[in-house]
Amino acid sequence: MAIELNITNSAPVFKKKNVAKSSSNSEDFSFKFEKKPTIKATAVVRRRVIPKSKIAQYATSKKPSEPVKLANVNNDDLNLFLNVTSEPVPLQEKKVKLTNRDRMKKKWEEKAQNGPPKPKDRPLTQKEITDGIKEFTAKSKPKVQEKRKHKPANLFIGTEKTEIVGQRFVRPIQEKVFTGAAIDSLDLHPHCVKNLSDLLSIKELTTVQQKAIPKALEGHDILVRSQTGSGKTLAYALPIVQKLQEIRPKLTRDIGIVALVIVPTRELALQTYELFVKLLKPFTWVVPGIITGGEKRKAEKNRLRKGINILIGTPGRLVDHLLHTEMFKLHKLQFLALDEADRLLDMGYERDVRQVVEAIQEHKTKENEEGPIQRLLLSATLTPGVQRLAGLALKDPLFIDNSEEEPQFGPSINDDYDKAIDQAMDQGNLVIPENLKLVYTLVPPKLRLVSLAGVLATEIGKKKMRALVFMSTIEMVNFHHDLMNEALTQKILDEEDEEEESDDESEEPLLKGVRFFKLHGSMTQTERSGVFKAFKESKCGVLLTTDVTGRGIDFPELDLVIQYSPPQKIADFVHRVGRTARAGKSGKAILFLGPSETPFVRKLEDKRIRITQETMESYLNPIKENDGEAHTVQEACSNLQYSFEQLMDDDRELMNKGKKAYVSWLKFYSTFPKDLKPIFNIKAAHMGHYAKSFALKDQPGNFVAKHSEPKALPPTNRLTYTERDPEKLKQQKHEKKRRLTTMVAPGGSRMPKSMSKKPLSLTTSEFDSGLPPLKKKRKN
Ligand SMILES: Nc1ncnc2c1ncn2[C@@H]1O[C@H](COP(=O)(O)OP(=O)(O)OP(=O)(O)O)[C@@H](O)[C@H]1O
Repeated sequence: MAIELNITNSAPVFKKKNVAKSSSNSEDFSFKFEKKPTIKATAVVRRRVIPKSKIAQYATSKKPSEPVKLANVNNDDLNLFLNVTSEPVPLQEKKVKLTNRDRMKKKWEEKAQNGPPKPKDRPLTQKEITDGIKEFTAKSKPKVQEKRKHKPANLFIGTEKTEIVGQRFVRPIQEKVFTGAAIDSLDLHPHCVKNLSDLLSIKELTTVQQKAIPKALEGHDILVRSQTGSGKTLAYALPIVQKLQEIRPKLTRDIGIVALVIVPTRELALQTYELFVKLLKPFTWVVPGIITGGEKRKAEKNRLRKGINILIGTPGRLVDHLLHTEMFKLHKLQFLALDEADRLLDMGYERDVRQVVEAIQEHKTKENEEGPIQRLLLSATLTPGVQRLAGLALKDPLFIDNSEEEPQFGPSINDDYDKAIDQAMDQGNLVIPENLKLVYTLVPPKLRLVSLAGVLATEIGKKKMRALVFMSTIEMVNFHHDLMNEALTQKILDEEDEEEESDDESEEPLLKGVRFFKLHGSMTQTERSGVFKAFKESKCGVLLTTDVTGRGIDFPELDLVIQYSPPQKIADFVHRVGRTARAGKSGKAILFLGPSETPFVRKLEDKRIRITQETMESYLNPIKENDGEAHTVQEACSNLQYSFEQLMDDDRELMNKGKKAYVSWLKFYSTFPKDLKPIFNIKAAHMGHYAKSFALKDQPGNFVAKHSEPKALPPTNRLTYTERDPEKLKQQKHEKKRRLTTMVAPGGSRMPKSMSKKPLSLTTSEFDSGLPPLKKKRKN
């Protein structure tokens, strides 16, 4: 924030000796004017507007001739006052003698400029203060047009023309969400049925629940594949709850863990834990618990010591406790559920899951526990990895596929497991919910940023709804969050401001009333949980996020998903769009593609995903409507782009964030897997045009090297490539080293080095165990 005080007919004389420091965060200083000055204040507000209370405090200057005293001013505000644009008058100028004629002339000039002189020696009236504040506040929110120093260049010059691509005939794979069967048609405890109805308003079974729950209650191991939002969580949680509450004598805490649920992310773990808490309401003697990292090891140990019967956790932290927590025993385990199985693999957890599975058997053998373990594995997409994981974790499983492709596949629930899996894999079952409208829009790189603003304004600006925007890197999320918050929304500084409605239409921000949130793996667990909750509760919000929320997360009533960065795998596309249109509800998902990336649409169609085109132009109208001066949409978009760039010019921090985001995007864009590389081809991308989409005017060559530190890591096919901040990397390296020295192979020997190496595509900072590294033991 800076305020420029333009003093036109007088100049301040600073009294240096009066400048005194009163305390560390408040300073007093004084200056006086030779005569009554005319001060024009222009505020350039970046981070916040000065609270009105503070302005009122400044405005209590009594007499123009008296030194203006600024008490209790913090450093920011002091800087602001020192930003006086006029030069102090050299002291000797004071001695220049004025003739009477000069004096008279000056007096008349002053009178003409300032109107009749105000009576001397009187404090400002309340009205004068209020008027002053009004004028000051109005100037502190300059209109975009006022800020423009010259006419912005036409953003559309040099952009490729977007074409209408046309659509291929696609017959999507269908999956019915609901069957019409009532919950009480299952063999569940009546309290459980009532609880589902009372707490979750669930009365009817989804198809996957109807197929899977009876088989799970019979005790089978099952592999379930069913579309996003079809209720897979209850498909494994209900049988577990039902069976555990049946145990007699009743379960107690000291029995320890009888059911273990492994999920890939902390958010999903928390969501699953909350569901179990609700399901166990009538069965209070069964205790659920969660360990996910992001919390101190000691607190988790204490919880484990107290006793947990159903434990939900992320693999990294589970393995950590397996290795270092004595009371983490799995010999009483009866159920093992692996949710979002393919994501577990994507994130490099195969080795961790394998370790847990092997440890269960070891613990049982050691304690002479014979009881069987029932394993349940669930995923919305079936990949070779899932098949591998199923082979590792399941015994004689049933494959439950929810699609309606039975004539080609054989029965959905089958005994000929391998054949059915192979068929399903050949078909590449990627199912999109029936009520989900999929669209893509072709946007030239230069226009990406304004188009994102346009899409948000079109889709949620006027309605009250919530949207999720997927970006490829943490840096992109951070930058866009700050930029959009600053440029497109109403800055809410204090409660008064929130209540006050601007009477000047042209000052309305493009996304008035919309709140921006961000969520990624470099945020602390407390921040993540806070944002997660606040976004879920918000009425009109946009959550900018990485793939950390791409799978399993259930945002109730989410209306829109925008993929601003393309997914690096088609399965990820399916999971991302599946955050909306859940449990039979409707939703929309928009994919941003560059004109040269159009072949990706064909890739989706090859997988029987039907997606239609919407032109970029159809999203840009609100930008023109919001711009009081532009005559055309192109002009309005150019103005908006210009205002983004101005904001960057005025705010160095934001500029740096933009450059970092651009560099992170470069890394992401150069790491697409082989099959998609020809489509998302870094060599064909126009670097300068992409830089524009980060509101950068500079040539990328001028800043890429500087912002590429630390040195880029070797390319991987991971989705969240730059989710590696140097600090966390260091910690991970440390952690890995420690693990390797403590890891012991089943036979008792040290694990061979080659075995303990993780593939490059694995382990990202946001998905680690979250634990601080163990302290090294001192050598004696
Ligand atoms: N029988 C039901 N009736 C109504 N709503 C249900 C039913 N079962 C589950 N739901 C709701 O549907 C939503 C999605 O459920 P869930 O998260 O289990 O889906 P999922 O299949 O695991 O999705 P994903 O693959 O994305 O993880 C949740 O809000 C859940 O409460």
